[in-house]
Amino acid sequence: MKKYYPVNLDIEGKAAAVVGGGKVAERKVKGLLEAGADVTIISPEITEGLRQWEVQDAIAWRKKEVSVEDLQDAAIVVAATNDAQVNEWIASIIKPNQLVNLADNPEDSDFHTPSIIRRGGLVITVSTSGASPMLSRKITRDIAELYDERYEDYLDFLFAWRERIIKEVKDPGKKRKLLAALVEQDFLDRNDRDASFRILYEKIMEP
Ligand SMILES: C[C@@]1(CC(=O)O)c2cc3[nH]c(cc4nc(cc5[nH]c(cc(n2)[C@H]1CCC(=O)O)[C@@](C)(CC(=O)O)[C@@H]5CCC(=O)O)C(CC(=O)O)=C4CCC(=O)O)c(CCC(=O)O)c3CC(=O)O
Ligand SMILES: NC(=O)C1=CN([C@@H]2O[C@H](COP(=O)(O)OP(=O)(O)OC[C@H]3O[C@@H](n4cnc5c(N)ncnc54)[C@H](O)[C@@H]3O)[C@@H](O)[C@H]2O)C=CC1
Repeated sequence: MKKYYPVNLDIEGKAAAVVGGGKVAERKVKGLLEAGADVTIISPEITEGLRQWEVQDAIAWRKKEVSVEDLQDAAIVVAATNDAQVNEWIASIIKPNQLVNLADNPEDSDFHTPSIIRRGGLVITVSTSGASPMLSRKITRDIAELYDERYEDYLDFLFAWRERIIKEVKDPGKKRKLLAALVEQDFLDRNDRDASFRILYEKIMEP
């Protein structure tokens, strides 16, 4: 099996072309919109969900079969038609600096979309390198119970304090100690997180 390189891409404002307008295209568009991409759908027909986004101006729709010009300016291309030959043709005309995802062909895709859990800034993704998308979904559902909604504002708490520690604490030993103390579980469930961490902070910072 191939080894993939996992990253979290910033695609805000980047052009994404999604070819096909079925349920798979709709799922890929949802993920692209969540990340702020500039999405264009190319398909003679689209689902009701995609149509809603088009009406709201959240995506653009070219009501046609795909051709070369539709893909030229896209940083990311998703080929999600139900015609394997069309998807394969898309892979063959893509430029080396474009990234393509083929909904029916893991081997020839430049990237796969993992199964995702988002808790504010916490993003947990699972991939099976194409072996079993259903297993990815099962695993994220199991993990989702462990890393539940509480993590959303917990992440804000960690982010704010980490920024402050990095800015204010010059002593490397104290900095490490504070950053390690921050992630100790008991802050997750405390209502008085900030107040209790502040006490610890001041104690560690004592000369
Ligand atoms: C390689 C990859 C490329 C990509 O799409 O990026 C790919 C490829 C294919 N999927 C197929 C089928 C299904 N995919 C799903 C669901 C998901 N598929 C997703 C990702 C990926 N799917 C990438 C690998 C990720 C990995 O390895 O983990 C998820 C995780 C994320 C997402 O789609 O964004 C999302 C779950 C999201 C969630 O709920 O968390 C379901 C279930 C359903 O739809 O309910 C089925 C039907 C059941 C079955 O077939 O297993 C087929 C056969 C098509 C056919 O029959 O023709 C192919 C092609 C092939 O395998 O050749
Ligand atoms: N990667 C994944 O997660 C999954 C992938 N699949 C694969 O994804 C593909 C699409 O699945 P669905 O969305 O369920 O299919 P669908 O049949 O609902 O939608 C296909 C869409 O492609 C459009 N289309 C067909 N030819 C076109 C062309 N030449 N140019 C532009 N658009 C064109 C159709 O108008 C339709 O909107 C299938 O090939 C299936 O094998 C299926 C399930 C999950």
